[in-house]
Amino acid sequence: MGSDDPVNVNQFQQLAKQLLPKMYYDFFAGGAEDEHTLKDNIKAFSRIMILPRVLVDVSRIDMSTTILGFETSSPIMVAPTSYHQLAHPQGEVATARAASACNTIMVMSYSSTRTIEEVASSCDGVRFFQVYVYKRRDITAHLVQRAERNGFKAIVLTADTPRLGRREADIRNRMIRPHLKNFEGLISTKADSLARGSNLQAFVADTFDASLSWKDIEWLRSITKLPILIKGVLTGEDAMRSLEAGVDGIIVSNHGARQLDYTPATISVLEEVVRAVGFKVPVLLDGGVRRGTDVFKAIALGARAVLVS
Ligand SMILES: Cc1cc2nc3c(=O)[nH]c(=O)nc-3n(C[C@H](O)[C@H](O)[C@H](O)COP(=O)(O)O)c2cc1C
Ligand SMILES: CCCCC(=O)C(=O)O
Repeated sequence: MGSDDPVNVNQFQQLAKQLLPKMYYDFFAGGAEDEHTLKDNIKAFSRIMILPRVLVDVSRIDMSTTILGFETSSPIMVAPTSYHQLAHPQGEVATARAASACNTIMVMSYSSTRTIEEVASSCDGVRFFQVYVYKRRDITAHLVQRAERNGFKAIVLTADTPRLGRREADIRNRMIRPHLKNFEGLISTKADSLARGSNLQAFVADTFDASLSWKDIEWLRSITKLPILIKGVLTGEDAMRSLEAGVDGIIVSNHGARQLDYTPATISVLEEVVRAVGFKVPVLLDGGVRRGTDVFKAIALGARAVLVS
């Protein structure tokens, strides 16, 4: 290993900043508005201390666990993130191979740059499919069913994005979204720069169904047999509502602080959600997980696993 090789996730982020065009780096790294929650997701972890017990035999460590009955080598899954080809030509196929090599679960984004079929055929591995609901429900149903046919094992419904968060870096950079091959022939995938603002934001306003509500979990269940997880829960109330709706898992998430700024740091609300759920379904968490100690803290506070972006 050379002395410049990264030894932690933060150093990978610095390398990305050096290598990527500013428009893309800012898209990947940025949050909504003041980016208060973006910082707090990380700070909240740093406020939690660990009290170790000594003289415990740690010569054999087994971090494996099961999530919805699927075995993974550790409680660390890959969070759904859009547009991987903006960072690397192989895009989500490379991510899928990495997740498979680590024997963990990848959640593939609805806004992936490689297709469901390309990812499914690239390697073995347990994969879940994340879903945004479009106004054109037929398109969303088509994608969910393609994922099911291609061996994806669960649906992750992202509940915190009826509209896109106000990401000021993207507005300033006049962010241009990439071409999404999954939607070829289904919607216009041409993406032009706008005279002002983020074309991603304009696209979401045109395409995403802002009327998304609890009853749509039933709709989702009517189009797929796969288990459904809900992503974006931050309160005990919504956790209980999720159970009533019959979900198979809950992901405590504020979308990496990219949606509503001034939501609480995810690790600070985990216990409340876990208490409301009472281990009836697995509770997962993402947001600010950058180190093994963060994973440990989330597990200790009741998460079954974490997702990293
Ligand atoms: C570049 C980027 C793209 C994302 N795209 C999606 C997406 O398509 N669907 C989704 O549900 N969440 C998306 N997220 C949110 C992540 O799944 C996850 O909730 C969040 O990144 C966790 O916080 P962290 O970035 O601090 O790890 C995205 C996050 C990032 C950073
Ligand atoms: C239209 C895709 C939105 C992607 C996303 O969820 C994110 O950038 O956070």
